[in-house]
Amino acid sequence: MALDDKTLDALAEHLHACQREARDTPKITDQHPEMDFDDAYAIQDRILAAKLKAGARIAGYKAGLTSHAKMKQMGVTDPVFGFLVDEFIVPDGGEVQTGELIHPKVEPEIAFVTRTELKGPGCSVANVLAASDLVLPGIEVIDSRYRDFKFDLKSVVADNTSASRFVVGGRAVDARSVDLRTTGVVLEKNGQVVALGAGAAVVSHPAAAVAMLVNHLGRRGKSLPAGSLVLSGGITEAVSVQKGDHVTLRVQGMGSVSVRFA
Ligand SMILES: O=C(O)C/C=C/C(=O)C(=O)O
Repeated sequence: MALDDKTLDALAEHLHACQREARDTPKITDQHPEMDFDDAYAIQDRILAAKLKAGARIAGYKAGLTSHAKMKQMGVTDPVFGFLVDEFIVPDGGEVQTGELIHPKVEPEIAFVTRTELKGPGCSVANVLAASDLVLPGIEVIDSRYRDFKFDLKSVVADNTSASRFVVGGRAVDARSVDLRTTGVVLEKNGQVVALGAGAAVVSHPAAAVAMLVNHLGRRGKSLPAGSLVLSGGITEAVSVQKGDHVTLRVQGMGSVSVRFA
């Protein structure tokens, strides 16, 4: 670790305040270029601890920057991992209060619900599929706290990988009954198709992103608990949204999920 506890506390409080107050900030590595990945995840942990202390409960986990489209869009090279809490949940067909966010974007994702605990290292696609109950469509709303979505990997990890809201719904299916690599997704904004792709865009198989998350947790002495919801990462580039927009995600064989920006 390159940063001391006092600096980690201050950076976590700063990013958490930016999220709560919907205000942006320059990326934190501008002031702390020596920050390493252990520091970045320690800052993310501190934000989660503050939320839990304030009464939040964990709603799941997420992988991000798992597709080449997203890596290219954001100018980064590796996936990142974050947490979801109950304040991020939006019901299927529900509303996001756009004024509570800075510059939201939406991403089409495959969500997993696990049945048994998963532990790394060595977690594989087969392990994830064997441990998963269901997969279903999910729209993640990301909202980087960094000005103009300009960040490096360490900064975005500290910022809980831009997590802000998510909605899952449609028709959940058995994770082993579909080939998630060839599962097509169509993202619509205000009735127009704005992005489309297939599951293999996410590190060749969405379950591989979940395995990467599990192996990441394993390196940190943690596991993925049974019954976890996991967003496996945006299949396409993220699409900007504003107040008044209505977004629908259609996933082959799994129906659709939608959200409105009020
Ligand atoms: O693009 C960002 O702001 C970081 C988060 C990315 C994802 O959540 C993703 O690619 O799915």
